[in-house]
Amino acid sequence: MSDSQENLWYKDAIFYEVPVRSFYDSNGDGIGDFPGLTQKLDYIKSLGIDCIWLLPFYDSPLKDDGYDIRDYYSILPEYGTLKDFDNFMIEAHRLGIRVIADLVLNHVSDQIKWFQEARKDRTNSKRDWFVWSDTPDKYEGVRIIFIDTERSNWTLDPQTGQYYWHRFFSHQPDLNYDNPEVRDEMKKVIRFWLDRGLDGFRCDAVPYLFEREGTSCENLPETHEYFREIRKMIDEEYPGRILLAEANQWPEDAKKYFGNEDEFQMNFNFPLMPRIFIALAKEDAFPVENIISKTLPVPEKCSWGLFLRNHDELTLEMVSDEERDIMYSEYAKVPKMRLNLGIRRRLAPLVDNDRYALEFLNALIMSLPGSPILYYGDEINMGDNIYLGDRNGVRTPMQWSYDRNAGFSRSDPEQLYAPVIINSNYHYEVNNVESMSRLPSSFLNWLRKLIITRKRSAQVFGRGTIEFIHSDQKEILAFIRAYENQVILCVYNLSRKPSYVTMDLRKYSGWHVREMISLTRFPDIGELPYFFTLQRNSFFWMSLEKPDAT
Ligand SMILES: OC[C@H]1O[C@H](O[C@H]2O[C@H](CO)[C@@H](O)[C@H](O)[C@H]2O)[C@H](O)[C@@H](O)[C@@H]1O
Ligand SMILES: [Ca+2]
Repeated sequence: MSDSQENLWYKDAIFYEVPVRSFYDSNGDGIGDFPGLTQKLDYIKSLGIDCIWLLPFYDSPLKDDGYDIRDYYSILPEYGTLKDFDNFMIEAHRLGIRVIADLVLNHVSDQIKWFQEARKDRTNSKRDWFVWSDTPDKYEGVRIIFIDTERSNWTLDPQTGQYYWHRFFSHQPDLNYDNPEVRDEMKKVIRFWLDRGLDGFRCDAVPYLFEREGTSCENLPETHEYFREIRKMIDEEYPGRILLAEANQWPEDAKKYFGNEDEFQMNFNFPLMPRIFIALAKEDAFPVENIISKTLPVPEKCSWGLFLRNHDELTLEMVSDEERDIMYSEYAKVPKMRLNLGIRRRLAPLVDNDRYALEFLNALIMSLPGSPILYYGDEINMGDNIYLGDRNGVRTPMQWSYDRNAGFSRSDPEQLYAPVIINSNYHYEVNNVESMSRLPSSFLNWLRKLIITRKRSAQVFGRGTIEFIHSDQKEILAFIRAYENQVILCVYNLSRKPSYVTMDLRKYSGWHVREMISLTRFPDIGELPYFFTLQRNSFFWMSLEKPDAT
């Protein structure tokens, strides 16, 4: 493979999101760590993962689970040392697994020495690293993101009598990107970690870097310009490393972060994610088809990150009121399940642990255009704990076995950073890697099979075109993926009841049809409409093979 082809690795990759804290505790203190994660790399490899996304592991007071960074150049001591990190990187790369890490550019912890300096007095040399105002009226009308905890984007610093700007928690002051020293410091941070071998970054909260009066202070041209600078630096100094944007925005704004192939290579498909759940709730393919049309095309070397859940609440900021109502009434029947404008639940509980729905949803994100990103524990249908505060209920210890603490740690159960899941429907004694690996019919083994199947055709799914096939059945979502000489037909039944569909596939008349997971041969396509019956919430991936092709 040529260098430029190899540098497009992310387009064919499957990603796995991992918090070091939650994965495996190697020293029995109740907290996951880098040596623990290193020990579990074989498992990640066995899932078929190409790239790990690490949540923030930097020194932090952990008031926002590490998204409040106190020192960008060191590792939180509980997680290990820089040497442990280096060792983890070596082992991951030895297994052929790439690693990207969270990069929090927009804001810092109020405990970082930069802010401690800045708030000493108004003339301090670090003062201008942050955004200050004499009144809380500046940038009026800019939305508040953490609406359950914050009343304003400004907080008064009593010592210096000015307000500082923060888009998230009040303990997370925003950096001032109008200051060139800040822009340079963040480039230094990027180089520091890329020099240690990281394959790129998941860039947190990218829309918010710059502020301008009279705007929403989101997606400003200056913000795009800064990311173009960073991209240029990476392309020149670290070719093949990637930037993945977390830009939770409406489709037209989200798409802009790909730039002209000169900003982010990847971008989470936030517009798609809630609409998948809406389509499932309404038993209607339209929300998915409609949003896919709105988010495509993307530049050739770019890719959407396709996900169902992550470490945050399932955010509903960028949907209509009607769509949000559907989501709340279907998926958050109890008030405690809600947080800010979202739903703080894991994937399996969202769909009542329905195996059909779980297979359906995972297959869908593996077959739409982009690169799938799985959240740790969702492969074993982990439950959640809505009685833990903030988003902690979806961040509980990984469940490895039916031993004490789900095999996550040898500590006393009381010492764990969070309790393991013992709800009877999701108990770790059943939902754990060891038990589910041993059971041939488990969801975990099914997912492994699906991933193997996807990897056999990674380029079609990751890079291919998509063409929707319409039918009279609103519950049927069908599309053709094609890349070079490979053609795949995907058919999904969104209904909770069995359904059927007939399709005009005359364009492929004479072609063979093979179900891709079992390799079962179906009748060849002819001149008559092609007919499928589908079980409730089920799907087919069909390889369409030209008769004379090898
Ligand atoms: O560092 C602050 C937060 O940054 C990310 O936040 C994103 O998640 C929010 C929901 O929790 C979402 O509403 C917002 O648009 C995003 O930028 C990060 O993923 C969070 O964990 C973190 O608290
Ligand atoms: Ca530990």
